[in-house]
Amino acid sequence: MDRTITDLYINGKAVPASDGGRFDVLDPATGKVIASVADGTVADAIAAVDAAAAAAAQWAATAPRERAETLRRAFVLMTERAEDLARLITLENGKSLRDARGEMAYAAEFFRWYAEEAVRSAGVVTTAPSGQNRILVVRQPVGVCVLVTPWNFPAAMATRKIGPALAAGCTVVLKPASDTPLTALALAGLLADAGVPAGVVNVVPARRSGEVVSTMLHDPRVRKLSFTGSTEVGRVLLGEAADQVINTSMELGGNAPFLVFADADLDAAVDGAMIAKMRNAGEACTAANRFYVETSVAAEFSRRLAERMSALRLGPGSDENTEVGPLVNEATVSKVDSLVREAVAAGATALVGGRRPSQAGFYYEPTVLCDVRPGSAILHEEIFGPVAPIVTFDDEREAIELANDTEYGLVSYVYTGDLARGLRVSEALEAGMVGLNRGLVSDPAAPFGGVKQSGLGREGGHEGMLDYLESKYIAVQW
Ligand SMILES: O=CCCCC(=O)O
Repeated sequence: MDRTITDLYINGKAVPASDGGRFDVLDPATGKVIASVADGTVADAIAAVDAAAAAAAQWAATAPRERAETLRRAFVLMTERAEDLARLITLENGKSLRDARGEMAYAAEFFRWYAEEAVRSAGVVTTAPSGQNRILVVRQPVGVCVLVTPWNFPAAMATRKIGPALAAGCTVVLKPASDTPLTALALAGLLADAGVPAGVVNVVPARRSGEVVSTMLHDPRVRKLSFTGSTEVGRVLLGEAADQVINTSMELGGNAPFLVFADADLDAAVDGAMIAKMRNAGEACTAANRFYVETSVAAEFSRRLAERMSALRLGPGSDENTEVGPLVNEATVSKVDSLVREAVAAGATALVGGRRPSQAGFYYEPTVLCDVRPGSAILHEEIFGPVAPIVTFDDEREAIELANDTEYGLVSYVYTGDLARGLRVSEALEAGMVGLNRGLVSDPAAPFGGVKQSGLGREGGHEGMLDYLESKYIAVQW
């Protein structure tokens, strides 16, 4: 990339904030300022909605094949620019280049998948049961969408929303996390290069995100909110969206259990645990948050996991040898640290890690805790860091009870050598997604989302585009 774009992106142009305000973005590896970004205001949010609303009719009327080909070009450009974009992600988010490259492949794939889906928004024609008329159902774009994305996957969470929105014929205003606005702004430029018309994609980074998003959700031209972030913020946004009865897709917090039965292949379970826990250094809503291991194999599983965790190389994300980068900011690393301290004070033992290293930056050592006490906050709150707490169980019923003992229901992981048990347990788990003998569920071709307080709606797969389409029923007499 020639330069880091530091302005807002509205109606196809980089523009400063209406009041000239800017905010700093920090390098998580050093805590130093790396960029100064235009700080979007309420007036900017309205200007972005103006642009999205003005572009809406024409984009909705663009032939599906043309929308598909535009997304396909975006996929090709993302693939060509993947290395530069991965470095930008590492710069602002801190994650290792390996994780950033993995994210880029994942992120680009949403454009390819939705390029393929754009031409498949089929409706329904059927005869009414009375035989008197036909029932015709057509799919139409929801309209202007507000997309609010988190800092942990600055590219993939944007493409997971922009891809289906554009495929469906919607226009969007994206509000990226203020820790990581640079990747989103770079994506806006890339989409313009791919041929996305002005106004179809607008990006408004803002420190005062509450006011900015609230303004958009109270603008009658906005018809959808798609949010990825914490359940706490999601509840507030759901309340705001309720004022105008806006369509919502909410991908909220998780507290993923990782179950290991005694009949599991332990090597595979440890491999899966490393992915489920350490992808993105644990900064993922899908991260395994609690490990429940059948008592007879718990010591061996813990020993092997601790061995693998202690071998991980912690360092600046930009170093090619780094396997675990710093966490995104001071608040995140201090929360991880206090959850670990509290668990240890209550009786848990750190088999490895358990502290912040002395170097500058937001680092936390890969950590395995055993003998974690049942009431510990670390088993109930999202850790969002490289810490694996282990608890034992004695039978299948207890494992399911422990796993479901949470208000969250995003993803669960199960390792067993018995397929019948695996399917039985998968069905009993209160989760929108299950990794059965697999530590990674995220896939652009699959419906991603949670039950309970982990969210509403699905992103990815065929269902992901339906979230951006309204079904219109036409009763036809002939
Ligand atoms: O934190 C949650 C973002 C989604 C992660 C994923 O898609 O795997």
